[in-house]
Order: sequence, then structure tokens, then C-alpha cells
Amino acid sequence: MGTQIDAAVPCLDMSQQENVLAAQLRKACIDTGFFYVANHGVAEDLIEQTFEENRKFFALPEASKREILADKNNRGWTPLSEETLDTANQTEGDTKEGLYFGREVPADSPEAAQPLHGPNQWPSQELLPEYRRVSEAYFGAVTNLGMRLLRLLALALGLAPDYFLPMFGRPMLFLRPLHYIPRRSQPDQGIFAAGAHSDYGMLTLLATDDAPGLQIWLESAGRFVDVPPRKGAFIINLGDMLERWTNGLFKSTLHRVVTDGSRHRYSIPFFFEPDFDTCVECLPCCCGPDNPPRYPPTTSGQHLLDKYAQTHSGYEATSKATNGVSAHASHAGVLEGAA
Ligand SMILES: O=C(O)CCC(=O)C(=O)O
Ligand SMILES: [Fe+2]
Repeated sequence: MGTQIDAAVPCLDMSQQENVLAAQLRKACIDTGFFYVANHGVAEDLIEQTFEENRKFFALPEASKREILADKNNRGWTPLSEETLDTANQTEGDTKEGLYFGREVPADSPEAAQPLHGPNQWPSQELLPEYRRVSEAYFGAVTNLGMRLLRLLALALGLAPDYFLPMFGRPMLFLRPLHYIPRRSQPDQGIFAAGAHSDYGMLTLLATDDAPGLQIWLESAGRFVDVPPRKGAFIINLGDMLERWTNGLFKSTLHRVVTDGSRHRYSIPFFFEPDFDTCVECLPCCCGPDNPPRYPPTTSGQHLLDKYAQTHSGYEATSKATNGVSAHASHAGVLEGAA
């Protein structure tokens, strides 16, 4: 079992040479689209401080958190149970709460007219004086790691290393600290810490504490298998947008979180997506006469909005949404009354 998951979710040592890394990355992306990265350059202290600030945030009274309830741009607090990632198999919402931040876009900037763009909502300075500073430092550090992975992804596809760079001038970046309450998941009763889903976007960089819970669907085993926390490493996974872009070559794998109820669990996914108007059309290296494009061209923003529309009946894909939505995972639930 151990070896099976080691093979399915390999650990890439980021201190290796780029060409060696790119070859390992290509294999991981084709196999499951899930892998760890170690020696990634994000300071351990900064990761620890970020977890500490989020433990403090989630421990605040509900009224303080409610002051920054997620808005139409997907920024702010998403309460416990308000997201249902797998509506077909869940009898209640995910047993988690979260807090979304995006790349900061001032309200008066022309960019703010686009869906999912706008100012962030920060916890009050009086209550958490260090929260914003620490979060922004972490946001910058994982953005840099994302940019390194972008280069490696291009190499893994046989493209020029800077291929994706022009598509990340005004990227859609979201950090989403999560807190899972100590509740035992009961898959047979439809109770999950996070229901099964695949991520919508291009890349997810996930930091977890030392509490287990994440599982991926391993096709070769025909079941969900644990992806245990690994000290000092991020868990990286590919989302549906990259699967589409690569014509299915790179995988966006189903995953979920199950908890045993013995302790709180904290994790921090970072969603790394290209600029809103980036064209997402089958890469020439991923199609040919025997392998025609499976999806019509779209844009990064449209792809995300269409994904929401599939699962959010109230979501207007062509204008700004009026409800807060979970931006990054399939089957996400609308936050009733969050507008
Ligand atoms: O908390 C985790 O380990 C995974 C979270 C996740 O899959 C997500 O937020 O998309
Ligand atoms: Fe996910």
C-alpha cells in the first residue's frame, strides 16, 4: 500500500536540475496529477506563522468572522457546512469553514469590473494585528513557487520554459485557509470533511498541518487512498483547466477529505490560475490527426464561470454573480445570503 501511494503521489525535490525535475513532473502529471514538492524554498517559519494566524482567526467568535462573510468576488469567510463539494453523495455540507483571499484588486480599478476580482476582506486589525502581514508574505511566497512550477510545467510539455508567463500578468490567485472541525466523517452516511471533487483551475498548491485526511481516487486501485501529510512538503495537484488545456494528457484527479473526529485539522490551498482572458485551447503538443481536440477553445475566466454555472443554478456566468461561490472545486455549493 505504502509503495502504491508513493508511486501514485511522488515527491519532487525542487533542488534538482530543471530538466530532471521536468521529466519527473511530466510522469506525475500524466499518472495522477498529484505530487509533493520538497526543498521548495518557502520558509518553514512563514508556513508555521501562517497556520498560527489562521488557527487564531478560526477561533474567533462567529460574530467577528461573520463581519467578513464571503462577498460576490469570492473573498471572505465561508462558514461551516455552507459548502457541499459533492452534492450527489453528501447528506450535509462539508464539516469545514474557510477564508478566501485573492490578488488584491482595488474597488475603483477597471479590473474590478470582472467577475472574481475586487478588494479583499481582512480580519480586524485589533483582533489579529499580524494576520494581513503574514498572509500577504505567504501569498507572495506561494505565488513565486507557482511561477517556478509554471516553468516546469511548460518544460514537462516540451514547450519553451516561459510559454505560460505572458498568461500570468494579472493572474487569478486565491488563498483559502481551511479549518476542519473534529467531526468523524462517515462516507456511508454521506458525511464528509470535504466531499469528493476535482479542482476547477490550473494548479493547486496545498499546505496541510500534520492531521491526515486527504484522499485521492486511485483508478488503478478502484478506491480512495490516503495522501498523508509530509513534513516540509507541499501537495500539488492539477485542476480541470489544465486537463482541458492538455487534451486530457495531464490529470485532474478526484479527491476528498475524511476526518476521524479526534482533532481539528487546518489546511491552506492556494489556487493558481491564469489571467481571466487567457485563451485555453488544446495545446498543439497535445493533439494530432489521431488525437483531435476534445474540447472547444475557451478562456480561463469563462472556464471557471462555466464550472460554477454547472453546479450553481443562480450563478450568472456572463455578469457579476450575486452570491458568493466556491471558486475552485467542482460541485461547489452557493453560499446562501452571502451577497
Ligand atoms: O484540505 C485539504 O487537504 C484539501 C482541500 C481541497 O481539496 C480544496 O480545497 O480544494
Ligand atoms: Fe480540492
